[in-house]
Amino acid sequence: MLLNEVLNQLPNINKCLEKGKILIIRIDINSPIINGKIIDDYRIRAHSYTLRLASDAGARAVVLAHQGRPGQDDFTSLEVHKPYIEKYLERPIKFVDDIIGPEARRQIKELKDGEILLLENVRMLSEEVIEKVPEAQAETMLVKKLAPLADYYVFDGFAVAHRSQPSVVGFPMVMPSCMGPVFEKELRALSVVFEKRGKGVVLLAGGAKIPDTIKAVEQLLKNGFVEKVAFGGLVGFVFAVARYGVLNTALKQEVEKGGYLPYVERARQLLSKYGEKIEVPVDFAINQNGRIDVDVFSLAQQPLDIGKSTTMQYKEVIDQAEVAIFSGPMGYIEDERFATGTVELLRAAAKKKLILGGGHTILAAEKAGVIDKAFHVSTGGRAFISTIGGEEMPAVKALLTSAAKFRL
Ligand SMILES: Nc1ncnc2c1ncn2[C@@H]1O[C@H](COP(=O)(O)OP(=O)(O)O)[C@@H](O)[C@H]1O
Ligand SMILES: O=C(OP(=O)(O)O)[C@H](O)COP(=O)(O)O
Repeated sequence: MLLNEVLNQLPNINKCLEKGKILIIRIDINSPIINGKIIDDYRIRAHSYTLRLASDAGARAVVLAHQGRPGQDDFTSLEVHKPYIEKYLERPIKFVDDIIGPEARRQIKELKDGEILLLENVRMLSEEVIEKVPEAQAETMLVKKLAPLADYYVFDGFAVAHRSQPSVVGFPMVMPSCMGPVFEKELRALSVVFEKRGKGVVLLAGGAKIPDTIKAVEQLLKNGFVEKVAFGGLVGFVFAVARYGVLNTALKQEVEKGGYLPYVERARQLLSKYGEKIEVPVDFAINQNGRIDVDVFSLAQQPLDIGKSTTMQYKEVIDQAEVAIFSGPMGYIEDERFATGTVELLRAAAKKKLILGGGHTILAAEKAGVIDKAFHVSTGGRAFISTIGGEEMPAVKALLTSAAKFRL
């Protein structure tokens, strides 16, 4: 279904904003975190607007969100996010270190009009990270315990719309649901990109989420929605191994370390099918008492950025384009020395119609000073490129089912 049609069929937040009603609002405030500290709060700022709408209408908001993935360094409590939300809302909110237990449920029942209750990181529930069809997610403890306490479900977490997880697709099956303003704005921006049908569109694909990125790129190339893809970041390692063979042990080790060797074969297939449309790094930067650049065949340690020659090559690709989509940084942007490739390419892309998305990509764009020059800053990274690629988002599908079932 076309995005415009989707937008026409889904109720927007105004249908759910009623004084005294309890709303479960799923947002995505997953943010770059170092040593427990949030280093970019763009997503929190964006979703604070949604929470303000609910609070101003006198609704009682129960907020569901995640941070990181279990086992990763940035998997933290959402207590860290609370002061940021309060800063943007200019009012206090409540936080409970519980999700579905008696304390969380007691606090939900005691909410007063206009109050906002942030629940603990929903991925602390093991069932949340298992993807299943919406009907199965409606049977999870999360949905069974919380849905009976609320009147409406609001889905606003565009960045997590590509996950068929309980907090995303479970609630719409059992209660009237609507889309939040961040999600709606993203869908509107996506329909503009769709109109280009790939003409003059290049994608700069980096970052650490290899499976999601490869899956999205497969779709984008298959459906002709991009003319070129230039790879960097960890996904760039996979494509470099695929293009140049496995002679280079440092690169192969990096890919192996993350368990991504099976993706080398998928990268090879893409290269053999769409070789002329795919750009792969020819050099990388490493840390040897500072940044030095080495060509791909001389690499003997972990690469931390794309090298200067690659950056030049990718700039030429951007120069030929009309629209540049940036998803995932080219290197280890948390260290200034290795943010160069990403920053330079973002600046080149900002001369075009730049669309960027993803928590770390937004952070890099802020470093590069191009946030205000972008045509669209998406709160979502892979969710954005997957949708452009033509994939139907599980969140969209679940909301459509809900709209047909509950007719708000
Ligand atoms: N060459 C590299 N070495 C180490 N880390 C890298 C490299 N390239 C990218 N990264 C890391 O990838 C992470 C961002 O990836 P990802 O979460 O996919 O991006 P986004 O949040 O923009 O979607 C950052 O922490 C960044 O440091
Ligand atoms: O940051 C996110 O996605 P992104 O890195 O593609 O922008 C979302 O919060 C989804 O997180 P996930 O990829 O751990 O499911």
